[in-house]
Amino acid sequence: MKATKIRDDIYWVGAIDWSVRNFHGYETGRGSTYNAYLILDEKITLIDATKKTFSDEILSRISSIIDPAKIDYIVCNHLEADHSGSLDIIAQKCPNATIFVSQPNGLKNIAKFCGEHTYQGVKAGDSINIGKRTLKFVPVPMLHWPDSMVTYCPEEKILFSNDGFGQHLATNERFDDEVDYAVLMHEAKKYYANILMLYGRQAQTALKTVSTLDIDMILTGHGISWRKHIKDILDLYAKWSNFEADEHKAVVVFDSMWNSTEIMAKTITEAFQAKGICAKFFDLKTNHYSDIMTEVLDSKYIAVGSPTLNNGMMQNVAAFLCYLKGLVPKKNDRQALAFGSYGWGGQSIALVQKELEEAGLNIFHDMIRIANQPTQEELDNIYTSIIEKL
Ligand SMILES: Cc1cc2nc3c(=O)[nH]c(=O)nc-3n(C[C@H](O)[C@H](O)[C@H](O)COP(=O)(O)O)c2cc1C
Repeated sequence: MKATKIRDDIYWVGAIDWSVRNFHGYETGRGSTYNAYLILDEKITLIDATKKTFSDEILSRISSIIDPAKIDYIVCNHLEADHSGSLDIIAQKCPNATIFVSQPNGLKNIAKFCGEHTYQGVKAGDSINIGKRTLKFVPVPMLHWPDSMVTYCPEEKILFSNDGFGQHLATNERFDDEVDYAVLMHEAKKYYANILMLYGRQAQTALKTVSTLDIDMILTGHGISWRKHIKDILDLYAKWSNFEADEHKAVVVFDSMWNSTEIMAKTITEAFQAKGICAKFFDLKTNHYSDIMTEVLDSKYIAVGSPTLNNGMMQNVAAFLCYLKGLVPKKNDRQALAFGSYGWGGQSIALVQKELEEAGLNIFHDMIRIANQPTQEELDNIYTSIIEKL
């Protein structure tokens, strides 16, 4: 397999995972890539690696340019299996290479990935000279692990951003001006929503540092890299990390056994629409929660419905709320509503509301509970009552 030239003496040597559809619960409908970069300078440097199952692919791309044994330095921006899984196999090919990781968190864990090897911990402000180029290390803790850092090369004006600004998108193209802009931006948003949403404060700190750098290219750890739309993605990260909501967007999420909760969901959606709020309708039987989170990211309103099943809520709704609670920043101005149908006890609706409150969302309307199939009069009441509250 061949390397892709990025610039003179800088190559993409990563791997394309066309078939991956699940990334720790995040549904990756368009696959992904694990991006790694090789810089040919006085010190031959590899930046990041791939999942272990792609060890052959990265080694073969490196070998299309140089003998891997010639690698002097390896920069490991983040110790997660998708970027570092192949490190031990690569390190065996270049036993004299020094591996640079963040200090203290990268250094603490690197041996678990690579065993015995030469490691050097780096902190904020540290840099290494690799010949004509310098590599400066910028820690970005909790974006999205404690060890995460990015690496900046001032001579090339390149930021190696690892998980920041990435997307799960498998393509043979490497840059933002080579792919469909709408697809790219959708996947960038989905990635931010599902991986970084809860770390908005840390993202804002990182963005402040990044804004001081002169950048021509952002070479990401996943998917497409940025050279044309850098300002667009930086502006969007600024907005997303501030957890800014669009007052004209809502999501209505539910599961339903016999359609009663579904009919309520449709009525609630229509009430939003009547107030000029674009409401997206998500049946959890047919929509993955990682897609729903993409819409939650910038929606002011979220309505969640579940019928009562065995004294509780439906299992899909519980899974969604668990995911939502983990990702949504605890302090936020989002407005929420719980609803659902029941047969006798009707416990599910209060349980949904409790989860929404624990997620830090504000309840803008009393929970809506309907026994059995809703009548037209009950649906009309729901419609009118929601409109009054919006
Ligand atoms: C397997 C099963 C278990 C149920 N358990 C409860 C329950 O514990 N408490 C309750 O109030 N209703 C229970 N129900 C009744 C449903 O909540 C009720 O039929 C409701 O209207 C279904 O709403 P849906 O049409 O949105 O699925 C149960 C229904 C089924 C099929």
